[in-house]
Amino acid sequence: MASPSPVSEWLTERPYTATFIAIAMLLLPTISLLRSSGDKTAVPKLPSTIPYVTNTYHYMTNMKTFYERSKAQLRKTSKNILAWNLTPWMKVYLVTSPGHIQALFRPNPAISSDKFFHLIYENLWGASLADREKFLNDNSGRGKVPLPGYENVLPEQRYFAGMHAVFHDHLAATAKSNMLAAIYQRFFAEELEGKFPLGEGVVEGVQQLLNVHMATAATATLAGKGILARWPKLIDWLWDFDKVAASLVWGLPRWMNRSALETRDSLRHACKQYIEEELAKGFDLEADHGNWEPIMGSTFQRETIRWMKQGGFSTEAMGASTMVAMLFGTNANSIPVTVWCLMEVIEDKSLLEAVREEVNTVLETDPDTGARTINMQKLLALPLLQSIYVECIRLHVSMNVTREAIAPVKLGDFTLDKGSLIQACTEISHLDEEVWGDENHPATEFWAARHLKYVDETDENGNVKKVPQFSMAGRQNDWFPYGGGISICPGRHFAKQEIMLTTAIIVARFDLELVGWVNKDGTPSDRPAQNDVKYAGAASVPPDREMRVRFTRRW
Ligand code: HEM
Repeated sequence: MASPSPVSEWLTERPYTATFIAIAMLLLPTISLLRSSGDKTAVPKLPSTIPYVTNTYHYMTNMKTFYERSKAQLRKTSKNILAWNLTPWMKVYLVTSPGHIQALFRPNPAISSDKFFHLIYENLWGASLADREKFLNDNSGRGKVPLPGYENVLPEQRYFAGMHAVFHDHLAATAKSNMLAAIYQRFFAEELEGKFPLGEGVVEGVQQLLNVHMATAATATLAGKGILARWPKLIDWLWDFDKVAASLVWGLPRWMNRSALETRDSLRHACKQYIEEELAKGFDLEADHGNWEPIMGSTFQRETIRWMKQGGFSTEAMGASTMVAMLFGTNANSIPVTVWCLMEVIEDKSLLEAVREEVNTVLETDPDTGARTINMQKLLALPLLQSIYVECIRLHVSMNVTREAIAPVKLGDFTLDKGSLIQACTEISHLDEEVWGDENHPATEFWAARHLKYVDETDENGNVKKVPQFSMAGRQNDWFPYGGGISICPGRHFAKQEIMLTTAIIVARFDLELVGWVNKDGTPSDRPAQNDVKYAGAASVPPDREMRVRFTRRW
């Protein structure tokens, strides 16, 4: 999920509200003093010029500044933890060391990921109260065995566990993810063949290309081709939603965020209408449709909808929470990372050649048709491409993985208050110089070989040579772009396959010539792309510049 924040523009246009906020700013220090006098926590605090205002304002409008200030305070206190208040009633702990972060992901009845789900389900996906109540009333956890104290909850009312089982069995499971990747490979090839005539150079932006064609192939893979035919502008609507999504997370009232909510609601309406129409036409969710069919797409989508129908959810929830969440979750996260992988590879000619050489070793030709495809299992084991994938995710996923302390939580020397939020922030851990830095390659820099080590290999003639091996030894716990524990992203395997496949297919099938960098309005840029800071904290961060490339399809 990703989007720029509209709050500062919004305040300038609304002088009365701005005045109200100014008065609140004057009053809140007094409340703060009253509250802090009773606060015995030893956790260092993130200072706030205006208590309860400055940090919240930065968090909601300028996450980059919030991170910079947090990093400076973490360095000063050397405690790997900070406390601050999102509202006078809501404390947030920001935790950094691998020990703290892994403790968040271990099973612990005092820690829950439900609150963040409720927040997103209501505000981002716009689910109705009747649909939300099913989850709100279920505190029995996502595991097969209910959490202590909830052993008597009826199996059909264990909504979190039911959802988790569908996600696990039909998306996260290796066989299902491999199947999705194979379908995606076919559809993405169709997209490229439709767009690029063989042997003819076509100049196109990398981001533009993937935003249209990777999104179309991934959407068709997961949700079927029917919805793309029914709503030919669906992909544009998804990207419109991407621009406003982060401003929706905290649930500002409609009068404060009208146009963002309208953008969300049109997308929800389109998905809901499609599902209603297809069910009314008689689509049988109980029938065996195989791994993929055009109307409802993958077993992942069909089984999720079937589970919701059995559980009494509305068709709006099926459209809103299943299709929108799934299509947005996959496209808005996997595509920006793939764009970065391609930009890095295309910009460096020797890297491009090295990746092409590597990818050529995993191409397979069908003896009957002559069609060339990529062997997925071999592709996933390529050391250089894996290193590039990890490096692009490390640098371009910016996400606060969030948990709630439903009882006091012991974390190292600290006890975190019941009712607080606990966040692990990728942008702090993934850029830690002590973990990722190299004397010639600081952690902030893209370095394709950062996750390679060279080992001796003896060939059949007994000659020993150094070969690269992918390695994250000692660093796995500092890399958590997909979250962790039982609510870890179930789409992580498919995301990795999509990202590596797309990069590999373009490198293998095209001659790629960098034409130049341009601004969003198409004018020449005097520098290459950087992270678009407006998307900091919103998961995958797209580049703020476009790379124009001459693509010449070779096969
Ligand atoms: C680079 C790509 C992606 C990134 C960085 C990403 C990241 C995340 C993160 C951080 C979470 C929360 C995990 C937690 O709380 O511990 C999450 C949840 C989720 N993701 Fe992803 N994701 C990606 C791709 C995908 C794809 C491709 C899909 C589906 C096809 C997907 C589906 C989901 C779902 C359904 C959840 C909610 C799981 C639950 O609540 O149990 N994600 N993702």
